[in-house]
Amino acid sequence: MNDTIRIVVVGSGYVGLVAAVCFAEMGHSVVCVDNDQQKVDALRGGNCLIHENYLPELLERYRNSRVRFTSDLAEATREAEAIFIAVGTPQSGSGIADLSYVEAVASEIARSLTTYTVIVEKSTVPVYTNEWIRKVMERNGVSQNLFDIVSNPEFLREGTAVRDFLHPDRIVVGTDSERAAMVLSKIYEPLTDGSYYKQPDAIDGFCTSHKPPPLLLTSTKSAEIIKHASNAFLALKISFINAVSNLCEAANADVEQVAQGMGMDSRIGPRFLRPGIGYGGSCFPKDVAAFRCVAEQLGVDFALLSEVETINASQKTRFLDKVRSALWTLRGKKLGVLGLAFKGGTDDIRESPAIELIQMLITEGCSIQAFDPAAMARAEQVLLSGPNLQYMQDAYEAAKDVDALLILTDWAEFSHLDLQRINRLMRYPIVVDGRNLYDPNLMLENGISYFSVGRPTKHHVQEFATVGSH
Ligand SMILES: NC(=O)C1=CN([C@@H]2O[C@H](COP(=O)(O)OP(=O)(O)OC[C@H]3O[C@@H](n4cnc5c(N)ncnc54)[C@H](O)[C@@H]3O)[C@@H](O)[C@H]2O)C=CC1
Ligand SMILES: O=C(O)[C@H]1O[C@H](OP(=O)(O)OP(=O)(O)OC[C@H]2O[C@@H](n3ccc(=O)[nH]c3=O)[C@H](O)[C@@H]2O)[C@H](O)[C@@H](O)[C@@H]1O
Repeated sequence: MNDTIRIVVVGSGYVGLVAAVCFAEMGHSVVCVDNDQQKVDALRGGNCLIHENYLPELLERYRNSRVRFTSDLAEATREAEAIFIAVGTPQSGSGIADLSYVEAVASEIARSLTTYTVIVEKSTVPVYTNEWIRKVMERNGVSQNLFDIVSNPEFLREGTAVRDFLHPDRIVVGTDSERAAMVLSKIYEPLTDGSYYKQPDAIDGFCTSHKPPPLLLTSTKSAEIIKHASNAFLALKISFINAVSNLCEAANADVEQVAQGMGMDSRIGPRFLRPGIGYGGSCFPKDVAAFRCVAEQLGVDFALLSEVETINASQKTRFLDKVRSALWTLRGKKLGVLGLAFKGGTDDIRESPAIELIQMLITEGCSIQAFDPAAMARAEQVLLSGPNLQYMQDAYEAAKDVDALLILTDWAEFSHLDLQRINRLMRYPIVVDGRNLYDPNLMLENGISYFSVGRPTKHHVQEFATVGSH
């Protein structure tokens, strides 16, 4: 039987909420704190507010037992053995991470600490943040032996967040204190000793061959850098394959074959080599920018990161050019758009390339019929519906009477549409796919002129000639 630790998680956004219910699932007693009272009320009522597999079930299982929601951080702090700070660290104008939310939480913790507590950075923060938190504690008169600071970065992905949290590739614990390392080891023990996976109702625990994740102990600063470097490296991989896809287009080669061939090398690996319209989301863009700023501040030339950002931005304009060249001109065109979320499986539209492209297309004079399986409610708060933008009930309604259909998010359900039906519904059977969800030959067989990313153009040349007579 593993020890139960009293944990406080500050922030009930994607990471905070997932961490809270997963810690409960691991047997701990959790208080989840948010200063947004509406969120706290919704969570208490069992409404988890975000689209995430397993989250509703876990929230329902624990919200009246092992997880409590409150807006009172001071009261929660007094009971805690470990406090995980999981508030936002957004990008400020210059690219630097805005740490004001972290600072506000640290100050509030400092005013309430009465017994030894481990303060854990779960938010993604720049190197040296641990030292700033320590300074906040000291300035508020907190004795050094009342706290330790740990960096325990989170590597979950939206859409698979619960599974990622409970089945991580590794758990990184960065601290310069043995006592704090011991507390973190106890917290993660159900995963690292494999006992969680043997429970009959464990999430994806059926896989008996599952190897428990290693816990990597590092210095605090190394752990802070591990998180930024990991996200930047993944973004680099995406920008790299996007640059290769441009080269493939120029050479009339197939980037899917190239990525497959590269990915078979175990040193490269197949993941994060999907070309498209550029990475988005609340993390890669801001974390690459923040890491670039960290390098600048430390006097290190890391121009590679700027290049990753440049390629990413140009991938969207290249896609816009692709739509333009498929349609000749854009003004007055009616376009169907499949996907608003920054990737499939989530309702998150933060820094979504799909949203940016829709804005660009509306500026160019297009009108849009958009559909997303989960992100429409959030999108409507940013892009108001009006004469240039309508939200539709499903993919087929979005395709009705349009000059072209654009695929902007890699939702699984967009990859097996009834193509005959789509063809009949559209004014012109043109699909511009920013996610390479289809085999070009299948589109050809269904009479659709198909444009995708980094693949040979022979598949649409013949069809294009017949478009006008459709
Ligand atoms: N979203 C993701 O997939 C991942 C995010 N991260 C990192 O985790 C951190 C949090 O990200 P998200 O969960 O996406 O952010 P979020 O914006 O969804 O949630 C942050 C929450 O903190 C609350 N909050 C802000 N100030 C507070 C305060 N003083 N007291 C109590 N609550 C407060 C907000 O009301 C909000 O509910 C960021 O640093 C992010 O880079 C890391 C891994 C994955
Ligand atoms: O720090 C974070 O917040 C998280 O950021 C990413 O997770 P997430 O943003 O949820 O989503 P990803 O699956 O990484 O996708 C990010 C973006 O890259 C795009 N992408 C991803 C993979 C790929 O091969 N090609 C590609 O264009 C996606 O469409 C999406 O726009 C990382 O994968 C997580 O490990 C990390 O914890």
